[in-house]
Amino acid sequence: MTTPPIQWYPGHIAKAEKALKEQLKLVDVVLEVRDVRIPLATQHPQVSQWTGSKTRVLVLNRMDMISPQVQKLWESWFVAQGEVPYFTDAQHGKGTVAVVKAAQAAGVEVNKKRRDRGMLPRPVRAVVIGFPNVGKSALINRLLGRRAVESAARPGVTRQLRWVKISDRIELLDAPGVIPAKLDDREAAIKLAICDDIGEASYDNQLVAAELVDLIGYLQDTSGNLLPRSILESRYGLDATNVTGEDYLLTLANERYQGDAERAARQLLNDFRKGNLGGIPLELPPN
Ligand SMILES: Nc1nc2c(ncn2[C@@H]2O[C@H](COP(=O)(O)OP(=O)(O)OP(=O)(O)O)[C@@H](O)[C@H]2O)c(=O)[nH]1
Repeated sequence: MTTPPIQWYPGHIAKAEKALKEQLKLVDVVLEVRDVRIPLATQHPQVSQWTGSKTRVLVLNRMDMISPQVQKLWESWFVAQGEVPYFTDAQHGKGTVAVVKAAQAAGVEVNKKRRDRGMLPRPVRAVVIGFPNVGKSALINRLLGRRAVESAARPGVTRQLRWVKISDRIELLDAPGVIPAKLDDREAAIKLAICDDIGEASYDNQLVAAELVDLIGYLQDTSGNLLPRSILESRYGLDATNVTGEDYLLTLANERYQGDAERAARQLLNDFRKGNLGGIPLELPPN
């Protein structure tokens, strides 16, 4: 039996799920953030069950890390699935106004129901959730901007949760809800590790970097052509055609890092994560 590529520290999943479910109980609207380089691998199969009938706003973050063509493909695909995706670059504050508007629109419905029950209107309550490192905190900071005002603390079950006002119409939980990664799907787990969207899990850098090289060979660009491995050649000066990811990593280690495969792996992963290899999506919409 092969060792699983990614391992969680014991107890992590149950703890993260419990905290997330407590946060979800308190809100009307859920802003679910995914990494646009891997919108499917950063989807948790149970999120829709956990959010129930609450409004979910789907945010695909890191739009600066894919091309506009790929963004269009994803947009059409999600719309065909009946979902409206909101693309953001939380690092630079792009696309966030539309996210606020979508959350506010949900508030109209919430207050209509309250009025029907003879209750006074109140600001809609929202929480930002998503896998580790997808940009939840950056999004929260962007949503708050300079208008951040602390409002009343309401007790959560395990700790005091603070609410901050985005506008007169929306309050946001100041702590994002972390979705524990599903790791039973090996391919998704590898992509999460490549993008560093994996939180406290441990993984083998060399295995993950070798998979990245292989993946770059398999991926198709928007016109159906394979993504050229020349992306790697232009970065490292080493021909990547007709070699396995593992062999490429070893060659890179020998040529550049005195045979240190761990350093070569870290370099490759860092370059991908920083966008030094260009805007490479690791997933495209399924046909
Ligand atoms: N290029 C780019 N970087 C981003 C974007 N959003 C966030 N980042 C960066 O990604 C890293 C992680 O962002 P965070 O906002 O801390 O992510 P998080 O989901 O809150 O992470 P956890 O606290 O680990 O769950 C930070 O270095 C951010 O600056 C984006 O849209 N584009």
